[in-house]
Amino acid sequence: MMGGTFDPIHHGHLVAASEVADRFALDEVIFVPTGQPWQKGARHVSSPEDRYLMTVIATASNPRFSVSRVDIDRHKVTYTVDTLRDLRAQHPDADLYFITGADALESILTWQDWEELFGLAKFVGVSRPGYKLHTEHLVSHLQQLPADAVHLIEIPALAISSTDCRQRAAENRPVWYLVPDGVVQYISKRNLYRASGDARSDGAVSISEPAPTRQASAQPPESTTPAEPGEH
Ligand SMILES: Nc1ncnc2c1ncn2[C@@H]1O[C@H](COP(=O)(O)OP(=O)(O)OP(=O)(O)O)[C@@H](O)[C@H]1O
Ligand SMILES: O=C(O)c1ccc[n+]([C@@H]2O[C@H](COP(=O)([O-])O)[C@@H](O)[C@H]2O)c1
Repeated sequence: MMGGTFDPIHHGHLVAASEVADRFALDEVIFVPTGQPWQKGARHVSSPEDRYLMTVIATASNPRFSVSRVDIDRHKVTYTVDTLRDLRAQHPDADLYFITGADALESILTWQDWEELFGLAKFVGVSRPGYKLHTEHLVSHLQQLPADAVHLIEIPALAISSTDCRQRAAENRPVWYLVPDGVVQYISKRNLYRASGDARSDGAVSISEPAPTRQASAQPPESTTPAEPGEH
């Protein structure tokens, strides 16, 4: 499984999931959008339903990818220990792997009940541009765990972050090819990441990101061809 805020989901997430599925011969990767992430600082997070739908859109074409609502439907602050317990209950016979990027892995020792996590699933930490996979602090802690509790693997480097995608959408710069086409269209349709957006009627609150300079930039729904990169 791969947990994330996915605001929005991007190709860095999808490549990480695909690579880990291949390396560990996983039958399935379940993407689990967070309900209420507690370590995302004070920034605005889009509504769980928007993040869930973008995750569904991004993963729909892959028969081995699916999306779980366990964290969203819990209606509480999201802790991975709860995610793993819920998924363990739903898949009692499965070997669970939790996929996480190097940045999230760096902070894993601050997660709720972190000592319990490694008994509930194996963890796979993937490389991410700008973050060290083997920090001294982490490695010294991980050494105390069973040998196969955490695997650290290098994956193709994609310097994409949701933060940059949001910033781009807010400034009417392109997110084409950083996120799947359907997600580009969804961001535009729902007017996400824009201070003056109308997508705020669902519990999401105001944002502290730059105000938009122009209107949304995706192709109209009837178009089948994404615009050229230079246009958006
Ligand atoms: N480009 C990437 N390469 C590898 N792993 C990634 C990449 N982007 C995100 N991840 C990992 O995916 C998981 C979910 O990430 P998240 O939804 O927070 O995306 P993000 O791009 O880090 O978001 P934000 O910029 O809003 O903090 C985390 O474990 C994170 O480390
Ligand atoms: O369990 C925790 O305390 C905890 C704290 C921070 C992040 N996580 C999980 O780490 C995953 C990536 O989180 P994020 O916030 O980087 O998108 C996601 O599944 C979160 O639920 C979990």
